[in-house]
Amino acid sequence: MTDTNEEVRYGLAGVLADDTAVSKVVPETNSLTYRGYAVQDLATQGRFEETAYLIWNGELPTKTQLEAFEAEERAARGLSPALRGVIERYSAHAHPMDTLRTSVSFAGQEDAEANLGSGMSEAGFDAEALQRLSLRLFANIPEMIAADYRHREGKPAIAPDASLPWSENFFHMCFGEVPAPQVVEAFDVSMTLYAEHSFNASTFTARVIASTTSDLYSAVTGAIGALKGPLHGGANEAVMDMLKEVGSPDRARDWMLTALREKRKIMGFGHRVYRSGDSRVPTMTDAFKRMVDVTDTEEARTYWEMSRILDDTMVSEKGIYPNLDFPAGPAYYLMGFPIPMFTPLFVMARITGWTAHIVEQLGHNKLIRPLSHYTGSAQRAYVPMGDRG
Ligand SMILES: CC(=O)SCCNC(=O)CCNC(=O)[C@H](O)C(C)(C)COP(=O)(O)OP(=O)(O)OC[C@H]1O[C@@H](n2cnc3c(N)ncnc32)[C@H](O)[C@@H]1OP(=O)(O)O
Ligand SMILES: O=C([O-])CC(=O)C(=O)O
Repeated sequence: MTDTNEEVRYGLAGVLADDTAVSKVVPETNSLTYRGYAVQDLATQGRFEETAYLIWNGELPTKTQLEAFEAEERAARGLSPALRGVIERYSAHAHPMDTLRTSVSFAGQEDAEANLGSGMSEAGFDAEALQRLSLRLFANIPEMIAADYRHREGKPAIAPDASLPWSENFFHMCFGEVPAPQVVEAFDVSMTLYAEHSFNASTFTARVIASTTSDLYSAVTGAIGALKGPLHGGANEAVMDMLKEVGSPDRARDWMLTALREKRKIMGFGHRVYRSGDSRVPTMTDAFKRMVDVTDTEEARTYWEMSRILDDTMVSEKGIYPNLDFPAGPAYYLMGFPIPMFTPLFVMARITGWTAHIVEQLGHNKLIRPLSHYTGSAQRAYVPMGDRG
């Protein structure tokens, strides 16, 4: 049967598509765990590198394991001269998610091991090879984003610094300096919170591509395309655009009431799985508040106050709660990143979750191919060209 008359679950809402041991979202208790650990504990008590190790290996690293992992990540940094040249030729009007998608795809065709671990290689599934590819992307996506940012700014790229940890190195490659520890810490918190979220649209995209036993770079390139949309990762940019449109705290409540009356989608609110609040929001809101305090400007306080009023109004009027993108957008703005760069920052973190899911998918693969409910014309006779009116 290619088509079915069974009930269609639009958007696959509520459909259980596969098993996973990577993370667990429990909407009833607003909880999220990575490999069994509460995301709030990981975000506030450890560095993002520990979370990356955990997501990929299933266990928290010992001190020695973490040191070895960090050394491997630092050794894997550095784009090829060819890719650096490609980034310098990107068009100035391209969205940074489009250029990042291209950079990842370009890196894939350069990587001699790109097809290892997939159905394209004779050896077939190879978790270790997939892990090497994942680490390469984790180590190099930050430079792809930073070099593209500097190119847009008309500034020369800054090479990675192997003496710096992952987040610090990213700031260094973007701005030529490492900001105050509180800023790096808030960024690191956002990375852990963004790292993984079960079968969200971009992860599911990666799994669909992997399920054909295609290669890891193809799956990640597709996932970047899925994350870009404002209903998913692109919402963190849209939230900041919204705050700018609102303009001031005294306009915030009326702005929201008008937008709701006009049936506008309010960016940074709502979630397919969480119905009474996103588990990650309180931790990210604290990080946003710390950014407001560190920045200590009138503008920063304005964004904070507006966000409080928009949140209260949306919850009281519609009972719809903010999602992670709501506090993350303005926090990134206060860190000095331009708005179109926010979703690429999400990619920097989510590369860990995506690749863990690709390995999991390929490890017990079943081609993902659902059915559809056909609503087109009934079968009819072919009409030769000369007989068509
Ligand atoms: C990291 C992430 O990817 S988190 C998600 C980021 N995306 C956003 O912030 C974009 C804004 N939010 C949305 O568009 C949605 O809430 C989604 C796409 C996230 C979830 O969508 P769904 O699960 O399909 O919920 P759906 O769109 O059916 O919403 C149910 C009801 O709530 C309303 N609703 C949900 N979210 C919003 C919103 N942000 N603004 C206004 N109304 C909303 C819908 O209009 C709908 O109302 P109706 O029943 O009267 O038609
Ligand atoms: O789970 C989802 O649908 C979206 C989300 O919050 C994420 O990917 O972090």
